[in-house]
Amino acid sequence: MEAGGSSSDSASVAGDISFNTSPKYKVKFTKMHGCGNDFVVFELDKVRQLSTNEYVRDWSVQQLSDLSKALANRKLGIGCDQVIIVNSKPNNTDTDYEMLIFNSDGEQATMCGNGVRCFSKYIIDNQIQSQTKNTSNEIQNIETLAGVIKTFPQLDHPLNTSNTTLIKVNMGNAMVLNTKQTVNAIARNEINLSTTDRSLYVYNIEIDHPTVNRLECVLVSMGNPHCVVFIERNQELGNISGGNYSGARLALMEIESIAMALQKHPLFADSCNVEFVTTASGKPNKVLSRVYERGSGETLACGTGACGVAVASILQGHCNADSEVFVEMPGGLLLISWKGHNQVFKTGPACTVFSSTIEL
Ligand SMILES: N[C@@H](CCC[C@H](N)C(=O)O)C(=O)O
Repeated sequence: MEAGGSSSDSASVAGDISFNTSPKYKVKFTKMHGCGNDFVVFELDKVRQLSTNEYVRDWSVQQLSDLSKALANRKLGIGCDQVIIVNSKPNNTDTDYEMLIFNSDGEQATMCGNGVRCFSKYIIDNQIQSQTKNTSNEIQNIETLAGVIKTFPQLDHPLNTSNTTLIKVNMGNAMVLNTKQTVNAIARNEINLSTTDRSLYVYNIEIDHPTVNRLECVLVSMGNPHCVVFIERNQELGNISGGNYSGARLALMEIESIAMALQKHPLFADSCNVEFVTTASGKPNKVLSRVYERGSGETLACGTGACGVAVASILQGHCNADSEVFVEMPGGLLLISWKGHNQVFKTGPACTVFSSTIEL
């Protein structure tokens, strides 16, 4: 069936992949999640073409996008926020593995913080041998479109269970957009936290929205773009007081329309992920956040987003760089460490839900 076509006994929502009739591929997959941000994980060289029963060897990005969109469909496929594809034969021979990421809308993403922890666990659990290097389980070098990410599985951690492994990740440098730069000139800037002028990082963004006209935002890239909105700093989002009330207000807020308006702003040529944050958690160095992701909508957590939130919270003086920042999202907690001039480290769980095979 052609893309976009439909008939009474099948539905095509992902390019040339039709549901219910004429499956093309047999995919062995594992359903995983990191703090409730859920993934379908499969190996690039383990998908069979049903017409020949051979493994598919040459994938185009469009084919992977179509397949990912079909797998991610929560009604007709398996359902997930992102599809993570494991390639154990990366072109870059300095790395061990390549991770490909597709959002549920089929768009390829550059980086996924929760996904890379699940990737790391998948490699260990399935004993996937890198074709380029002799790797240990202590450190994995994973190539992404945002650069090489290093993961450090905490295999002996007391919090691990049969399905859950704690993984620490070097997420690389944060890039923070300051108001004196143009978006195109965004650089991997080293920030001296003792002399930083907080206002340098605050963008006043006008949006096309029925009740909210302007938002103060901090723009951070973790290899993908994040727009961080502190709700107490934006009176247009409603009257916010401190303490528990802010957590409840964040939980109840309608974020979709505001996030979508921000995503359409010309500042974000490739859209963005939007994080809404309250700093009034009542606990030191802990913030609460909800995220509306590019290409997937609201998710229970976002790993790169948690890094962006922690960096923005430190830069705005809401958190302290001397110790870890706790970012609590509806699906769980991530621990983020950033010293201003250093790379961002993130620690959190990777969980396996089940493994199976699907034809579609
Ligand atoms: N959930 C992810 C981010 C996935 C990609 C994102 N939606 C984008 O398009 O940049 C995470 O945990 O970081």
